[in-house]
Amino acid sequence: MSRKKIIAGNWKMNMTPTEAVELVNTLKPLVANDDVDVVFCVPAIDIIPAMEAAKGSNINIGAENMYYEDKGAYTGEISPAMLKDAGVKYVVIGHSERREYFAETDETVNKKALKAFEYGMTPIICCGESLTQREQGITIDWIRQQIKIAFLNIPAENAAKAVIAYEPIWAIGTGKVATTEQAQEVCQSIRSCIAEIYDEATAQAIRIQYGGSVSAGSAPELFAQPDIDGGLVGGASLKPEFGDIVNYKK
Ligand SMILES: O=C[C@H](O)COP(=O)(O)O
Repeated sequence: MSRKKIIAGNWKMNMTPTEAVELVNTLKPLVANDDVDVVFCVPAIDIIPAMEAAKGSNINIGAENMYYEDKGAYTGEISPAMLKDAGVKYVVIGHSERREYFAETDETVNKKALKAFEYGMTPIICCGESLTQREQGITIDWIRQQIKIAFLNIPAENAAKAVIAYEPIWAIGTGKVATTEQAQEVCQSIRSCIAEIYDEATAQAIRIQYGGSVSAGSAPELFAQPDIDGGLVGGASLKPEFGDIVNYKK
């Protein structure tokens, strides 16, 4: 089955609203490629100006996080309804930085993923092992557990539309990209896990990204792997290099 690639930038805590507009305007012509779904996941305050700046282009503006309740006394949080009303279609859930610095767990990831689907948005569900876990030889077990909990109570028709981002924590922002074999091995095991939870059709439909120091140099080989359907890109998504990553085939 051929799946459309999805290449998403995760801006993290970078870019003021003014800078966001400038960056979207700079990248707009560089990321034009209708063969790929292009998503810029931006800080909440940048969503509306970035959306305006991206009008008429192939860029989808996404969010980096959201809360799992509909509304209420949760000072500082962003609700799914707020994102939906702003026109957001993709939301990153459970990035390792959210897990490390903001106490997110597999359970909150599951709650957020369920909520994203309830509001018609596509979650980009992150998973990944630490260097210690890789050295202990428990990478696949760890990732399978993260996936099984993230997808609890999510029906197959929604799971098929989800995006999973495999991001080894040791490869994030370190310049140490996983080898193509390491990335493919884990992405393949994620697809097998989805097949076990659901069925082969769901496993073949779901899109799995690799993330962790993706660059214009590493993208072509990574994205040519049978179970890697694109990337979640941090640092390089803030630069014109992102255009080369999106156009990795040219
Ligand atoms: O969400 C993106 C990842 O954390 C990867 O970041 P990076 O490309 O800067 O390593």
